[in-house]
Amino acid sequence: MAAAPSTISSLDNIDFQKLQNGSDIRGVAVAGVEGEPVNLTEPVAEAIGAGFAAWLLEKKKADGSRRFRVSIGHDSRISAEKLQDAISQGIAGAGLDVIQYGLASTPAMFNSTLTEDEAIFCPADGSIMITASHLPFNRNGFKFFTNAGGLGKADIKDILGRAAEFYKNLNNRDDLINSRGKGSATIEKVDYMSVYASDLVKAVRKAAGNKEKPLEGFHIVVDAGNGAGGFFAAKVLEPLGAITSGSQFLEPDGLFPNHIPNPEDKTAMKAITEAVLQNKADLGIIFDTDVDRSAAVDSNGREFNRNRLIALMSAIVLEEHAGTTIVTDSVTSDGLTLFIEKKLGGKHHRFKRGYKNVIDEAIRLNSVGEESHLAIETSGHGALKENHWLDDGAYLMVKILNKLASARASGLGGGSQVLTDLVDGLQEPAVAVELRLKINQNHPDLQGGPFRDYGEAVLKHVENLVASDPKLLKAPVNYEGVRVSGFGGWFLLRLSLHDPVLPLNIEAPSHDDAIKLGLAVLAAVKEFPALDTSALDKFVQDHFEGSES
Ligand SMILES: O=P(O)(O)OC[C@H]1O[C@H](O)[C@H](O)[C@@H](O)[C@@H]1O
Repeated sequence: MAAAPSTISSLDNIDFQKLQNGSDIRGVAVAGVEGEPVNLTEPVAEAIGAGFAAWLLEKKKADGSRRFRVSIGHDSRISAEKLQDAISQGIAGAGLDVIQYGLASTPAMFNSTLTEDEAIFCPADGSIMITASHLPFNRNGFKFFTNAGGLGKADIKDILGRAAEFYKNLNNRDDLINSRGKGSATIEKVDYMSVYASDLVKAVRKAAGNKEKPLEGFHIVVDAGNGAGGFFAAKVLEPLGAITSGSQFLEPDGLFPNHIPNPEDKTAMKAITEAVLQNKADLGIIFDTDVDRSAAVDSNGREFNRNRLIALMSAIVLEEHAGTTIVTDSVTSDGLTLFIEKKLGGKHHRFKRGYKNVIDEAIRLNSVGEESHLAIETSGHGALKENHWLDDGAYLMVKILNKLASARASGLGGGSQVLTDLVDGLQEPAVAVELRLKINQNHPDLQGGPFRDYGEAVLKHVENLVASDPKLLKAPVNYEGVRVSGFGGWFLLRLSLHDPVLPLNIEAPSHDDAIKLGLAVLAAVKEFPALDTSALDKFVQDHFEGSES
């Protein structure tokens, strides 16, 4: 495939390190949104491709038997194809073969580094997913994989450093064009999603004792939010015998005209819940844009997301592996711990926020002799040991489908009742909120220092004040921020993984108790003028106004 030189725009000055977002790369790829200049141009993507190729060649020593190959896929964003072509050029320019999958899911990309099938050029030595998850339409980004899993922060920094060098050496458009087409690397196209989907189908059939259509008679609606998850209805559920009528927003549309594809979004959850109820379906399934996150809804419209999804997955995994440790993110509820430890007989290891953090922690626990089979976040990210610790929203749903199928096989009716029964006994708080308190980075109180230092100082101060308040109790074991019990509930104040923000989670048995916790935080942070507490002020205020009326 020849490059199209006309796609090259001028080489703007770009701060490559600013494109790092934890273990991903993210930027603005589409012009037109005020205050959001484009920094993910095609030359930048090409440079990142070259950076990844150089990183891969150095880290994964080639054995000389064949050229390295990199698979590339994307979600439904409108900038996807031009970025796919540009990053492909960067990789092919470095002499590596490229296999383009087109519309794909993030877990499928990782999977392509594990699949063994030369006919479709697998396994890939490296893989790239072009996505910005649930972010607005003008953003885009890259996630990278090898067969060892997703790349971490240090690797991304390294790749961006190499990309910046490559970019700097391109003095003009001609250099960029001349850098292309060297060597005999190829760019091929493969329909890998069909392979990945058929693996999911096989997994359900196998769990159902090799039954061809173990979901026959079930009505399951899918909401893909116009992201990349639409394949799940036609390529997974229907071959397994399920009826999928009433499924919605399956066609890819990078402007996301219906709702944000994000199981954490209330409007999105309302959309799938209504679809289940209107269609009298047994189950609803919803994915985020790139299908590494998911949630479900039972036939009564009860959501399996956040703590309820973790409870359900824990129940399924603990039936298979009694006593195992469930690793979760930090914002999980006290009720979830009780459920996992008292009802299910497992161990709850509440770790940090961030899907890569929980997965890496579960892998670490296994390496030091503590058995863990599930790492899962309230955000809907989840990975199982049996599935190579692949962070895969579709595979989480496969585990749920297995449960439905086996209930049917053993003669139990009642649609999704078997799932609802599994989370019976999970205590849920009357109030659960997340308020995001921004740190104003230009405020003189930061004295020009980094916002992280300021955030850490706030957390230390809150921790000290809590120690002197008899009504509050600091969590004895905690890995992130300050988690405090009091008034029958708890709060967690921590630094965001990415933003100059201190997210505050509060859960309590009543509004009054939640307000008491909120007021305790407000009192503790009042000496930090660069912290914007307006979200918390409003939460407290709304309550007082509500109780006056
Ligand atoms: O720290 P926060 O700003 O709340 O963001 C935390 C979240 O960031 C991203 O969305 C990651 O994909 C999640 O795994 C993580 O939980």
